[in-house]
Amino acid sequence: MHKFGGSSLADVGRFRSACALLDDDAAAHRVVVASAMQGTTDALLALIADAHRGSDWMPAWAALRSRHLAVADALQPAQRTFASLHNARAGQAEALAAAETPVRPGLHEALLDGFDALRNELAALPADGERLERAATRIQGYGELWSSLLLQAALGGTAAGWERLDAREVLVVHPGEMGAGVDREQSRARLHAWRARNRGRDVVVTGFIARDAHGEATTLGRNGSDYSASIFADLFDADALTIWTDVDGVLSADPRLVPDAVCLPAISYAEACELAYFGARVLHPQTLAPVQARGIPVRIRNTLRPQAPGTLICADGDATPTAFGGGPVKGLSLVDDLAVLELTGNGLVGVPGIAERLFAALHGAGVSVTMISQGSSEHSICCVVRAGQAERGRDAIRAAFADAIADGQAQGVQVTGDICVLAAVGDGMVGHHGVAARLFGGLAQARVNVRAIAQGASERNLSVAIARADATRALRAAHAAFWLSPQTVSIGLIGPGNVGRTLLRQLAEVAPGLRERSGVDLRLRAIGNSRGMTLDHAAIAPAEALDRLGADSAQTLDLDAFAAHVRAEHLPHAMIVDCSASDAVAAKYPEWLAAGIHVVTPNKHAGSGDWARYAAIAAARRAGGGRFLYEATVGAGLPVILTLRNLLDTGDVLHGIDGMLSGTLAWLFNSYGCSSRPFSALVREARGLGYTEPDPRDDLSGLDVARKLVILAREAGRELSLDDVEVESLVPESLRQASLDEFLARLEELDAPMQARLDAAHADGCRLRHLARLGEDGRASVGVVALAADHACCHTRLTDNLVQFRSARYADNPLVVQGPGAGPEVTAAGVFGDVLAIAQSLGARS
Ligand SMILES: NC(=O)C1=CN([C@@H]2O[C@H](COP(=O)(O)OP(=O)(O)OC[C@H]3O[C@@H](n4cnc5c(N)ncnc54)[C@H](O)[C@@H]3O)[C@@H](O)[C@H]2O)C=CC1
Ligand SMILES: N[C@@H](CC=O)C(=O)O
Repeated sequence: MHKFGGSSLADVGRFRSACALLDDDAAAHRVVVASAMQGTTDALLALIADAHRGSDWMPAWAALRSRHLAVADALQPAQRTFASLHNARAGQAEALAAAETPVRPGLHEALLDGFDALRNELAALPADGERLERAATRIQGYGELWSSLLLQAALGGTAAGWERLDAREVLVVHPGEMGAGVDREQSRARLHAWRARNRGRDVVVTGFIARDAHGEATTLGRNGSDYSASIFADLFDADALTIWTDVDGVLSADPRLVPDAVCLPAISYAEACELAYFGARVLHPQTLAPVQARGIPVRIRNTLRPQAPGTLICADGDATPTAFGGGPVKGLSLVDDLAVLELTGNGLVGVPGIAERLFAALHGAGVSVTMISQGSSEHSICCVVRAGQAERGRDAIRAAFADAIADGQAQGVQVTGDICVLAAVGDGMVGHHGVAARLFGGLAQARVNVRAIAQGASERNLSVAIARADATRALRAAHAAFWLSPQTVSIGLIGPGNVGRTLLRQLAEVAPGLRERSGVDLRLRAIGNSRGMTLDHAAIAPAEALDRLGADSAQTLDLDAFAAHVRAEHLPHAMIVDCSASDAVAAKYPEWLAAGIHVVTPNKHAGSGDWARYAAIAAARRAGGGRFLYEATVGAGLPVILTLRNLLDTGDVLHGIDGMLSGTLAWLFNSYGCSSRPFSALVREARGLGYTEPDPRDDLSGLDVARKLVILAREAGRELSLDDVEVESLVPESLRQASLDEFLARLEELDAPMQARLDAAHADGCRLRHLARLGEDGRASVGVVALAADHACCHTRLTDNLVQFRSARYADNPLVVQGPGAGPEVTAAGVFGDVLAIAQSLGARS
């Protein structure tokens, strides 16, 4: 059994695709239920309305007819076109005679007959009453009559073994308060008789329409074609039902609101019913009862992507949820346009029959109740109803409790409009702890206030009423809470230069395995540099990020827009990794941290810059905003700040810090004098190797080392600023104000003074080293010194930093951290380490 929805029969291309899909089904007998072509039922309703109010409906009628006949023409090109046939019917025999191909007018005749009948019905539409209602019901069903004719023809008609069944011949239904009920026995008997008359192998059936007990045409209600398919699956004793539509299956949430919504491989009938009722519009709520009773499996599939497996709906659903696959929750749904009705009263407590009186009043007023909630105090009882019925409901409750309100026993009925109901649905929720915690945790993180809560004892559905304005945020937060790893981080990278580019490469190599290994799911969604930015709702592959940024010249970097994008509602955490050396970017950290965005950076400006900004960052961290890690600012990938923090956090008292804090200067002085190469050549090489700051004068002037010393001093609780550091610069006065290009062009001016210093040191049997020192007295200084050859700092290699912490515990012999202190690889690794430290701290979930 197959069913094609209107979107799957929208035009001739879709009809052909439907035929191809049916051809792929090797079953001995195929039955296909056809909905009306997309938009047809709406068009018919509009025609009824126009005809009823006396407006001119002919143009719309003609347009609808042309649309159907155009499909017929396209499906049967060998036939006379609609125009010639229509002219022939209009009496222009010569047009018919002029046609060269023989006329096989079955399909076109049937369509034209149908449209003539519709025109006659519209022209004679009764003004009101039962006759109008009956005519309107009849008219609504024309779309399925026409689409089934077209589908049968597209499939090759009776010649190819395809019969067409007008469901009004066999399907007998009666109206009920809960929708159309099927007279199964009569319908089976009528179908049996029909099959005896029609011996074709396969059948096209009209969806949506049926007959009532008096043989009058009726419908199964809006979107009733799914229900038709389910009923006929039962009547034809089908092995399986495939519902073809325009989505991949039943999704975990509305994909228009939740970009990360996933297609559910399998759900149970009960879950499907809950999701259908609560807004997952793939299925009509009533659809499943007939197939569920017979245990017939249903598969939802996409006509546009038939290779996708779709969603299987069966008795057991999918009992094996994958990691972060929603856990026991299968879907989230959102019902919009609701209102909360609340009856409050001191006199309600402990009085039997209050609920009965309230709901009887709503029943009497024809108000449907979506959700019910009452606190155990019994002081108030509330329910959620459709917004359009809220006032009617309130008046009915007021009338029912008029005596209690007059006596002051009930305080009255309050209506709160603009409400949505968000529901988490899943069989596995039964007896599973932590589902509510996850839902409410997600909502709390998104700062969504919950107005009312309901969970039935079946535990299959946990519903919350929330303000409409919070709906999308709430749905995204709830989806993230169930479907994403709690360590999913939306990342924005600023400054893909030497370090940032290397970080991208390291991410590309490592990140894919992280999710499986540890649940850490790093999603690069934004990248920006001084020239522009690229933002993507999906993750940007790190290996492609630079090309994407290069190709995306349209957007200049807007740090606010960048941060807003990174802080996506549908992802649990956000982080900005700043690999620039920009003070303007660092100026944004307090704001970002306060907004809950984590910041990781090797940029030293925030840690060593303006004290007020540093204090604002510290305040935002303390206030529980985002986390701020900047380990790579000192010693690149070495654990320098971490070591200092560990000393202090465990109660040690810092006496002082000294050592080599510049990788560039370490490399320069390790290399200088070992060959005849002048100092300037070595500086150029260090820059080429990515050791120096973007402007090497920051290294040579001692500013970079001073920054590091300030960062360490501040970590140790000292209010030190750059101005407090005594700095000896290696940059001659004449080059300090020059442009970077001019400075690089005149680098040789450094050579003579440096050679003189080197010669003097060597003459004393010493080596030149660049040292930083923070004394117990708070004095801070950086500069080049001549050290005896056996000094520890003279036994370093390449870019080695050597940091000595002298403390109460390490008084006699300092704690030493030593190793490479510059270069893109080790610095990016230090940054990556901070990113992981934050992501891993975000907490695993049961
Ligand atoms: N290279 C190294 O060994 C180490 C570097 N660092 C720090 O890492 C940072 C990056 O260093 P490198 O990658 O070597 O520098 P780089 O000059 O190669 O890269 C800097 C990047 O920042 C971007 N940028 C500059 N100004 C910007 C702005 N206003 N807004 C947005 N983007 C901007 C540039 O377009 C470039 O992509 C610096 O803060 C540096 O102090 C820290 C430790 C070691
Ligand atoms: N230019 C810096 C890089 C690390 O901070 C250095 O050489 O140490």
